[in-house]
Amino acid sequence: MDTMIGVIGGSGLYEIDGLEGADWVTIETPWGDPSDQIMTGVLDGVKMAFLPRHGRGHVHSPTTVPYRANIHALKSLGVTDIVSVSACGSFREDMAPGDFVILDQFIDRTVAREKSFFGTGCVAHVSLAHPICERLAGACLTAAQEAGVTVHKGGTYLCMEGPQFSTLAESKLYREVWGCDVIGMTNMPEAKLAREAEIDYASVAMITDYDSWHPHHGEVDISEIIATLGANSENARNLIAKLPKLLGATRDTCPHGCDTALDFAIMTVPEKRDPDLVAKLSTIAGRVL
Ligand SMILES: CSC[C@H]1O[C@H](OP(=O)(O)O)[C@H](O)[C@@H]1O
Ligand SMILES: Nc1ncnc2[nH]cnc12
Repeated sequence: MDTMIGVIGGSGLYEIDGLEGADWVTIETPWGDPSDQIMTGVLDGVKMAFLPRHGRGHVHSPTTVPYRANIHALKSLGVTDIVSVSACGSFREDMAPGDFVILDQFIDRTVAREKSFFGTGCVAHVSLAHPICERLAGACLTAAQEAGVTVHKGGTYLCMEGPQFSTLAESKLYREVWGCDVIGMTNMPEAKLAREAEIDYASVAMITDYDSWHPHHGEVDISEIIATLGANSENARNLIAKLPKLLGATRDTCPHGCDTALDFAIMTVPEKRDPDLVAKLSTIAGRVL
């Protein structure tokens, strides 16, 4: 099968360069419009798609990012592997602003988002014990090392609803009691939806700040984040440029089952399925419906 790498760019990363035949394409989905047009092209012989999560000009808040439309749009283009890039606060002294963390776990504290393509009339339950594709995360780690970035392997991302930053009590809870490593506002439900869409997903956290817990750094503010975003996004671009050679133009089925997640997931018996929902699901779940 052909590889197609989908990059979802977070705060500070609204476009990438160097794609051959670069073209911004408009995709319509049954879940509404994606955050923006998607840039498609080829890098080192590998098909690529780039979507700015908040839209060019940073239009969508973490709550109003159209997560389902975004994942559907990438799936409809043939994306097999999603690399998410996100600005994050750090809960660890040794994960400093400017460092990257290749995530391996999430805690979802969001409360105001649509989190599934499925629902009444077609119920499905996918496994999410390991939300990150190990193979893809490994490629991101190598790409970051090759790009000369200080990178940490593994980390748990607390996804908060936002848009306000955490209170000091929340920051301490997530760090001291829950043992989280980084905090952001967008990787959930993105990772859940990618799993439902059977797309391998990995996430690169670009540290911008120490949230609010650090006794010597005071509370997080947006000017501190923006000051770090420029250098981070340059490093992210360099990381992305290394990925096609590491992943290759063709791929095998994911050995950990990321791209066969729907094999036994659908619970609703065929005769009870809602035909309208089944039609909406054809791009995401047509393989098993
Ligand atoms: C710019 S600070 C808060 C904002 O940045 C992160 O966005 P993303 O994950 O898309 O890089 C964070 O989640 C918030 O949305
Ligand atoms: N401290 C923080 N909390 C939530 N999202 C963030 N994005 C960047 N820094 C953040």
